[in-house]
Amino acid sequence: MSLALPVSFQTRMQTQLGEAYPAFADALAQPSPTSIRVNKAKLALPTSLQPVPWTETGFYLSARPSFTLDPLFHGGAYYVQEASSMFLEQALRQSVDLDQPLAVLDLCGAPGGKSTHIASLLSPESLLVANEVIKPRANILAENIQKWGSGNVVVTNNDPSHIGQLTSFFDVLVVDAPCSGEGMFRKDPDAVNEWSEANVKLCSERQRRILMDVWDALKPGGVLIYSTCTYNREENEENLAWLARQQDAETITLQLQPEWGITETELEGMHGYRFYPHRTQGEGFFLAAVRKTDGEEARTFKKSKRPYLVSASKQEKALVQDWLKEPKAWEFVKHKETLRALPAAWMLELEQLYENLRVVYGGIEVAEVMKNNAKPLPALALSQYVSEDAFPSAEVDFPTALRYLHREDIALEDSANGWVLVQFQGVALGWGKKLQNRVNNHYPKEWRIRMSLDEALKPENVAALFTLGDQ
Ligand SMILES: C[S@@+](CC[C@H](N)C(=O)[O-])C[C@H]1O[C@@H](n2cnc3c(N)ncnc32)[C@H](O)[C@@H]1O
Repeated sequence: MSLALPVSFQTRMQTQLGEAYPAFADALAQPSPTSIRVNKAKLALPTSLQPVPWTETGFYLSARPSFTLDPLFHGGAYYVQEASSMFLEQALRQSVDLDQPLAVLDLCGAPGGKSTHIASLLSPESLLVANEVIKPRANILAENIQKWGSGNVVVTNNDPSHIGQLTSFFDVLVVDAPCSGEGMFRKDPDAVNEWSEANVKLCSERQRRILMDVWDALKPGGVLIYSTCTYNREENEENLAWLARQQDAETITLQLQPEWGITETELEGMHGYRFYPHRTQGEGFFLAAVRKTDGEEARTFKKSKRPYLVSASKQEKALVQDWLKEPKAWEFVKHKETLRALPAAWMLELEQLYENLRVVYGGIEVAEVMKNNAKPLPALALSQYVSEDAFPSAEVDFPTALRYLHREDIALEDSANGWVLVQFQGVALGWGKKLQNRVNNHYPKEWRIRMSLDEALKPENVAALFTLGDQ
């Protein structure tokens, strides 16, 4: 495949790369590598796949399978993510103490690659706010967060300027900024058509605005991780140098292994890390870790006299609290009929978030409660905290798992009547409710597999389908 690259993009890259330009252009004509990141809380790491070297849980696949037809993908056992962007793990590991309870914001979060990665790296005592400004994209982010199953994440749908009003709230800000997408050219040829000099300028200005809007939300001493998937200097080094001229900021130098092939760059004392496809097995990417060296001290939050979050009653709590592992770690709150578990240690901060931001999803949606009757919700089934003692589970085979995810009727012969956790290879997919002669399929309509399964499930085709569990 050869890409028709805009002439002025070629000229820019020739100037930037010099002798290395032909190797770069050749790499763009190669297929994009496929990689995944495993959810260690749900699945053992595969032993037969080539690891992505800068992360513990990333792996390359030799071909791109149909992920839609792998039940483990729907169960949140892994996320399909571009390899270079997993370098975020190094930036976090090397710039903050991940064993401490941290408040982290992922500002440009959808569809959720970095948010799910951050959620896996943080300690369970931490809080992640995964934000996305575009509403339909915020809903996709919320779906991916629910499937990943961490309980300490809140998904919001706000403009960066709203979040900036939470002065000195966060220990870490991740800004994976909207950009001109040069690094995605071979993965997404549409990005080539959208590229122009004018768009590079527009993106750079927007990134500066985003950084300014959200800067106040970072505590002094806190870390901003800034990344883009583009090569030009305007959106990368020049923005960092500009930031350091506006604010008290310095970059953190990250340790690299030479064999990773990552290029360190520097402008006005600010360091950044570049990924080029002719040097690394991944797409174009840029990242820098910036420390805020001064600013307003963090606020302490007081308990509100009229809290926005309403605690569930004792009776309501009693219905569901055994459904979660570590019930004491959670505060149960109720809004309309939905009962959710929020991390108890963060209730004062969560009160602020719910009062001031548009929260799309938070904690674990445990149950719908009506008249002393609790119905478990899909997010509980997919949560890493669902108590295996509270519900019977039924392991289903590959075709049955796909039929369940397609929202077809399935049979669960050996299960007793009542709520059953439907599992594939030990990974929960959702709820079934066993009645005398049938099983009601409670997989959410909006998450179901939409494509027809007829062809895929023909006996001669099924064996060739991919599931990560076999790797
Ligand atoms: C590079 S993508 C984020 C990808 C995501 N971090 C991941 O790893 O899956 C940038 C995101 O920024 C959002 N965005 C667009 N304009 C924005 C703005 N003005 N402020 C904040 N975010 C914006 C886009 O909707 C998009 O979801």
